[in-house]
Order: sequence, then C-alpha cells, then structure tokens
Amino acid sequence: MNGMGRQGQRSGATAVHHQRQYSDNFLDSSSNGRWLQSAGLQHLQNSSSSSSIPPLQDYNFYGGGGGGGGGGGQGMRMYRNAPRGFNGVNEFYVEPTTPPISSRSSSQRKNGEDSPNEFSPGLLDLHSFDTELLPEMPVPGLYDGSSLFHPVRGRSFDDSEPFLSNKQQTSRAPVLPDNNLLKSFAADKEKASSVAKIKVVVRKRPMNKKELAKNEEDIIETLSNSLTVHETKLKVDLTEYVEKHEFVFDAVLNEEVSNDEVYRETVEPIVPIIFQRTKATCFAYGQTGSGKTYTMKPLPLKASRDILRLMHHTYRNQGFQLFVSFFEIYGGKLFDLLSDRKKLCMREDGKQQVCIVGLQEYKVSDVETIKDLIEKGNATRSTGTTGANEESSRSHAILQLAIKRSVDGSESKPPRLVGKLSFIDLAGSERGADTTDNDKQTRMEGAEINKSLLALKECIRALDNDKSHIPFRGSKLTEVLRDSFVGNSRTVMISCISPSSGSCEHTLNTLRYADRVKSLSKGNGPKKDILSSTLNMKESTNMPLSSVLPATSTFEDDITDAWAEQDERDDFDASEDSYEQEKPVWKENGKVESYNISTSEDKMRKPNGMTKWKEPSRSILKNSRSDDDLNALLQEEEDLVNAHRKQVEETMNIVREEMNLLVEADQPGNQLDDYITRLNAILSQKAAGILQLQNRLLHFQKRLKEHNVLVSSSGY
Ligand SMILES: Nc1ncnc2c1ncn2[C@@H]1O[C@H](COP(=O)(O)OP(=O)(O)OP(=O)(O)O)[C@@H](O)[C@H]1O
Repeated sequence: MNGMGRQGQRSGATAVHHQRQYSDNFLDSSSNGRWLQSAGLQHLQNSSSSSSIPPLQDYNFYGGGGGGGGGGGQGMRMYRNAPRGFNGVNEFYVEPTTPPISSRSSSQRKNGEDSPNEFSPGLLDLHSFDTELLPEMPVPGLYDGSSLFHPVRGRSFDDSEPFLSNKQQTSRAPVLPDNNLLKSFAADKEKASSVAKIKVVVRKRPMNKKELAKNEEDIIETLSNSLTVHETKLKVDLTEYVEKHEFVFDAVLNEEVSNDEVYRETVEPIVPIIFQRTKATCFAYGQTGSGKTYTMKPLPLKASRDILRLMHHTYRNQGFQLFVSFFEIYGGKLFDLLSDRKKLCMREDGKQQVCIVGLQEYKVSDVETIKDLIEKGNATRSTGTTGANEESSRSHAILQLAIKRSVDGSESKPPRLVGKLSFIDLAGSERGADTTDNDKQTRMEGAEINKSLLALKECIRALDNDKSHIPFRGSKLTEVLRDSFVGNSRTVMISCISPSSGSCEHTLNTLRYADRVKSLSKGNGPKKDILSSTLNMKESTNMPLSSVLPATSTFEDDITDAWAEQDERDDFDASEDSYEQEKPVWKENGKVESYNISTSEDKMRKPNGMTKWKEPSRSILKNSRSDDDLNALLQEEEDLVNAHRKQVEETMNIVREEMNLLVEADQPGNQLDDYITRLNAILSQKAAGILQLQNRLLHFQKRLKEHNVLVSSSGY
C-alpha cells in the first residue's frame, strides 16, 4: 500500500510543483547539461550516475540503543545488525494520554487505525505550529545541573537527587536555588555555549562483502582526528602512483567505532543545550551506501532517551514536553512519514515563521513509543517502492524532537517551543549528479538534491559566520529547516565515507564538502586540510585529459610554428622562475609510492595568471645520446604534463565553483549567459595551453624517433 501510495504521490507531486521547484533551477531548461555541453564538459555529468545501489538491508530500526552493529570486530560486523534489548525503557513513565504503539495490537496498526488522536499528536497548522522559541523564563526547579551533561545512566527517577520543585505543578514548597546551584546552572550555560556551533565529524564504514569480493582496497587511513585518502592514479606512461589527500576534522571515527561512540561524539553534547532555547541539527552526508542511515538511525532514540532523562530528572516537574515528528523531502515535496506519507505543505506565517501544514506531531513520554514511531516512519520511508535504498537515497528524511513548555507552566495554554533537535538523513550525495539521466523525473530529482545539498552547505556557512542573511530559500530542505538556522543554533555534520578504492571519487567529494563546511567557519583559523591548496585540484583528476583536448590530428604538421609562437607569447625566462615540482618517490619496483604536488603555486604563476613551465632543454634534445639524458628529458616532459594537468584541474575547480554560484544565486537567464561566456573564455585559454602541451609532446616524440634512429645507426 505504501508503495502504491508513494508512487502515486511521486508523479502527482511532480506535476503540481514542477514549475516552482525546477523552473528556476538551471539544471532543467537552462540545464546543467546544456551548460556543461556548451562548456564542452558534458562528460562530467556521467561520472557518478551509475553508482551501485547496495542491496536491501535488514534494518534494526533504531532499536539498538547499544551500538547497533557498529561495535565489535571488523569485517563481517557490518552485516550483523542484530536487534539489541533497549535498556532503560522502564525508567520513564508512560503518560496516559499517549498510549505506546506497542500496547496496541499489530492488526490495529496494520488496519490503519492509528488515528492521530490515539497519540494525541498536535496537528500542526499555521496557528498551532509554533516555531518561535519560548522567551527565556526562570526555571524554578533548577538543581545541580551537572547531570545535564552527564546523565546518570540506568538510574531510576526515584533516585533521591536533590531537586527543587515547581510551585505550579507540585504541592512542594517552592525553594529558591542556593548560590551553588545558581553557580552550577551558570556553569552549565557556559558549557553549553562552549559547544561548537558547527562540528564536522567523519565516519568511515568497514569494507563490505561486495568490495572485498572485488578485491578493492581500503584506501582510508585514519589517525586521531585526521585521515588520509590514498588515491591510485596513472601517469602518462601508465605507471601507477598514489596521491595522498590528508584532511583534519573535529573527529574522525574509524570502522571500529560503535554507534554508541558516534552518539557520544556527536549528539550527546548538544542534547542539554536544547533545553536552553537552542535549535540543533545533526545530519549525515555521503554517497549512497556509505552508512548514513546506519549512522543516523540510532541517534534520535538515544537522544530522546537522554532528553527524557533530563525532563524527568534534571527538569522534573518543569512542565517540559517532548514531541516527535518525522517527514521526508522527496523531489522537493514534503511527505509525513508518520501519517502514511500524506503530502504536506509548507507555509510562512506573518512573522516569517515556517510552518508545515498538516504535519503530525506526537507528544511522547517514553522511549518505547518513540522507538515505535521511528520504526513506523522509517518503514514508510524505505518500503515506498521496490528498492528501499534506491528510494531512501533520493530523499531527505527529517526527524524532529521538539521540546515545548507552556508559558505559565499550566496545561491550559498550548505549549511553546523551547528547543528542537533535528536529525536529517540526507539523500545520497552522488544523486545530485543524476542530471543526465534519460528519465526526466530522475534528472529533476537529482537537480533538486544537488540544489538542496549546496543550499545546506551555504546556510551552515552563513550561520557559522553570523551572517545576517541566511540563504535558506535556496531549497526546500533549507526552507524547512529555516528555524533551525536562525538564532541560537548548533549543527553537527557527520560525513559518511566508504573505505574502498572503488568509491574514491565520491569519498573525496564528500570530504571536500565537509572540509568546505568546516574550513570556512569563523574561528577555525586557516584551513585545517593539510593539503588544502592541492585538494580541490586533485578531485577533478579523474577526468581524462583527452576529454578536454580539442580534437585534432594535424598538430604534427605545424609543430615548429606553434612552439615558436607560444614561446613568444609566454615571454618565458626559464632560468629565473621555473616551475618546480616535488619529484615522485620511486619504489624499488619502479612504481611511485607517494606523489605530493608542491603547494607553492605562486612560483608557477605569471602576473597574467598564466602558468609557466620549464622548457625542455634544447641542448639535451639536440645532443643527447645517453639514457641519462633521455631520462632527464622524459622527466621534464612529465613535469610539463603535470603542470598542464594541474592547470586543467584548476580550471575545472573554477568551473565547479562558478556552477555552485549559479545554483546558489538562481541567476536569471541573461546573467547565466554572462557566466557561460566567462567560463568559455577561461576554458579557451586553458585549451590553448593544452594544445601547446600536445605540440610539445608530438615534438618530443619526433625527436625521440630521430634519437632512436641515430642510436641504432651509431651502434649504441
Ligand atoms: N559503520 C558501519 N558498520 C557496519 N556496517 C555499516 C556501517 N555503515 C554502514 N554499514 C552497512 O552498510 C550498508 C549501507 O549503509 P546505509 O544503508 O546506512 O547507507 P546509506 O548511506 O544510508 O545509503 P542510502 O543513501 O542509499 O540510504 C548497510 O548494510 C549498513 O548496515
């Protein structure tokens, strides 16, 4: 039933919102495809569209509570996702108005009798969906808030922790916090403010069976909070070498890290802050199959366990209430995952607060109920069509835990929002590249995903830089998350990566995205990415050089002329400012072990922005007879090729950045044309350089032939 419903909604939704969602995106009519074609870069569109989709999985539906399958040994561990008992359920009282799903028969549930009223959900509409934070109010029942940061695990709420009661809700006499308690609360506030605004964490999953069967290598080396990607590349003579890309993040979690540890590192520190009028967002980014869902699934349940602990322990009798909602953004449309994928509308109210009209919000007070709701939403999400991963990887799933409180502590008025924690399992990042797919629907979905991931990055960056303008209108995703981007907010990004060599390109893209989010943050100082200046270039090296070379077969005819002309144009003095490049480190077997391109780019730049390179020594060309000379020549030519490749890669980065700008700026047609003209000019400039390189190589080959003739005739 879900499947049918989902299909139907999918096609229907496209018709309704087509114009709004896609017409202003250059990826459609003024499409990315057309743009890339006009720039001669259409080959770039296909690179990621054929990623393999992992098989359907036996999900643990957030039930693990104890690390899921993430801990333990390596290798097979990733296929073991055995359910674990959920500890601590009995610690929480069950509110009578919110019967847990589990207490009802499964047939009831299957028959669709989950009427919203059973859960006493708040049906959100423009009037009741309150996204504005409750103004700061004195919290009368503050007690030693140390547990705010270190929730006491496995203890009952009857534990006789010192607490001060709320006058309005209990018969206990009000007690004012003493000095120590106030100090402690202040300290907690301080701790809360010391939680970074943005935290970027990378999680590497173990190799899976498929990758092992294909003999793919684990190319990710982790060390503390840094990681190195070992990318195997080919030189022009087809020998392999390994290029290293090193990154530093706030935390790097390797394949041995359990889901529990992921929670401790990412979400646990921000849970207490949402009681202090903060909105926090945790999202997982990465290619399909990199472990986003595996990572995100247990987090909301673990967080709600801690939230409930705080509510019933630290903030006991303070009138805090917890609400859960779960929805999905698919092709730019919103669907309620807790209400049979009912289509939802997003509206802005008079105060520019975003409201999701019709979204069911469930008031919950025990972990079991939350677990059931999450399972329900997840099942609705992943069983939409035949391929669960195929579907889930094309949608963003957003689970929100909202803490509310009545203004006066009484039940008579609707509670107001105190803080919110949003968990986002993003669409597979490579899905944004599906813009060349023959299926229009797929193409548009890809465009929307692309747009939303870029917009998300921009919003986070703006947020961290305290920019007054947050570009949340860039996509449906960021529009929906608008209230999470304004005011006091925290963001945790978990970048999920696959370790295998087959995913290298996607992995580098993911790390680059994460690096951009992190490195542009205020207060982070210079980029932490050790090879940051070469990183971006390296990402585009999967592009075959031939694909940007002008098709020509007649260079040999005019070699000499072209060379002479170019020499003049470059006005080059080889003796004073030659291009220097770190030489490859040769292994004993003749293969290169590591090859780090020099970062001293200044040296190779001429004032006009063109790159200089060292001329092959004419004396060598003319007089060489020995193998040493030839090797020197070869080395010089290789340096040249690398210099040009670097130029091309650099250009591609400019093109990428420009494309990002285009998407972000939603440029109207005429400005788009300006961009294209500018980019074409850049590309032509680069193409001239490449042409020159090709001439040089042909010339060199000719010389080599001559040399060989000489060698053989002179008896060498
Ligand atoms: N850290 C990990 N430890 C063990 N297994 C893992 C880990 N991360 C992911 N896996 C396994 O890898 C497979 C793919 O993971 P998952 O479905 O979470 O990927 P995804 O990034 O969410 O994909 P999609 O974007 O398609 O939804 C699953 O079988 C999952 O159990």
